Amino acid sequence: MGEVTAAGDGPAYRASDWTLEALLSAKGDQRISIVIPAKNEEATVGEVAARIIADLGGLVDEVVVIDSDSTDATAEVARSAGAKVFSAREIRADLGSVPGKGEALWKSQFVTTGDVLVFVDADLIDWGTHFVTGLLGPLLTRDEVRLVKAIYDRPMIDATGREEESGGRVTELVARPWLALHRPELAGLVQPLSGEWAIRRSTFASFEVPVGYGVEIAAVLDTADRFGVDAIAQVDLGLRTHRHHRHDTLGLMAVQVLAAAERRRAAAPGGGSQDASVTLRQYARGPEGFEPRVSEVGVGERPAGVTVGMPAHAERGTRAESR
Ligand SMILES: O=c1ccn([C@@H]2O[C@H](COP(=O)(O)OP(=O)(O)O[C@H]3O[C@H](CO)[C@@H](O)[C@H](O)[C@H]3O)[C@@H](O)[C@H]2O)c(=O)[nH]1
Ligand SMILES: O=C(O)[C@H](O)COP(=O)(O)O
Repeated sequence: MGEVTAAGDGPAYRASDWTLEALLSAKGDQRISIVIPAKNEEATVGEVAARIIADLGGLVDEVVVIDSDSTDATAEVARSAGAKVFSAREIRADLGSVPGKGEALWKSQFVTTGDVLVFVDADLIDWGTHFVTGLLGPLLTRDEVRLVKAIYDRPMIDATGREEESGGRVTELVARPWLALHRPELAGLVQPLSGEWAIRRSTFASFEVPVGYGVEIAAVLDTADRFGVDAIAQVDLGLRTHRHHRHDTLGLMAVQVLAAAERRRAAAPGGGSQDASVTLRQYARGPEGFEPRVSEVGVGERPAGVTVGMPAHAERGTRAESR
C-alpha cells in the first residue's frame, strides 16, 4: 500500500489494497452510511443502490438515497431496490429547501446514522462496488485521514458509444487551473471534483456546505485548511463512466465550483446565505444573431450541520470531531 497525500507525492491507494474481511475487522463498531444523491436518475439509481446492498450488505449499515426534487420515478425505483429514500425537501423542513446536489448531501446528515459517510453519484454506468470498499479503506485504517477522494479514468462516451477525448471538463478547465493558481499544494489531487468520496460524519458536520456543485471543492479545501493536506487520501478505482452534461449546464456547474473555491480564498461574495446566486449569461445563435440566456446560479452555502442540531442518533459521530 502506497503512502499518499493529496499532494500526490506517492502512489494512490488502490481498492484492492483491502479485502472485505480486513475492512469488516477495521470497522469495529463504527456505522457506515452510503448516501446517493439523485435528481431524475430513474435509469441508474436502482442498479447503483441494489448492487451495493447485494455485495456489501455485511459492511454497510444503510444505503440512503436523497431524492433531490426528482420529477421522474427515482424515489420509487430506489425504494424497490432496497434503499431508504428521503426527499431532500422534506428533511428538516424547518431549515427550508434550496435546489442542488450540495443541499442533498447536507440534508443527508440529518437522516443518516453512520459515523462514516460514503457519497456515491446515482448516474454511474461503469463502476463497481469496489468504489465503496476502496473509499472506506483509508478512513477505516488510518486515524489521520478525514476525506477520501475517488480517482479514476473517466472517458467520455458519445451517444453512439464512441469514446471521445477524456471527460472531466470542469475539472480540467476550472478546478485544476484554480488549484494551480491558488493552492498548489493541492495540485496532486487527481480528481478534485470526483463525486464519490468518503468522509467522517464529524468532519462533514463541521463544514459549511455549498448547496450546488461546489460541495466537492469545498470539502477538499476545508479538509486541507482544517486538518492539513495529509488528511486527504486518494484511491484509484480504475474506470468510471457516467451521464454527461452539455457545455451550457457545465457552465453553471463551473460557476458553483468557482464560487465555493473563491469564497474559501477570501471572504468573497456569493456564499453566506443559502439563497445567494450569481447571474450567468450564455449565448447561442438564434434567428436574430446571438441571443443571451440568463441563469441565476445558486451559490449559497448551508451552515455547519452541528450548528443547527444533529438528530440524537447522529450525536456519537459528531462528538467524535475532536479526534
Ligand atoms: O440538483 C441536483 C443535481 C445533481 N444531483 C445528483 O448529484 C449527482 C452528480 O450530479 P451530476 O449532474 O451527474 O454531476 P457530474 O456532471 O457528474 O459532475 C461531477 O462534478 C461535480 C462537481 O464537483 C460533482 O458534484 C459530481 O458528483 C461529479 O460527478 C447525481 O447523482 C445527480 O443526480 C442532485 O442530487 N441534485
Ligand atoms: O467533473 C467534471 O469535470 C464534470 O463533471 C464534467 O465531466 P465530463 O466532462 O466528463 O462530463
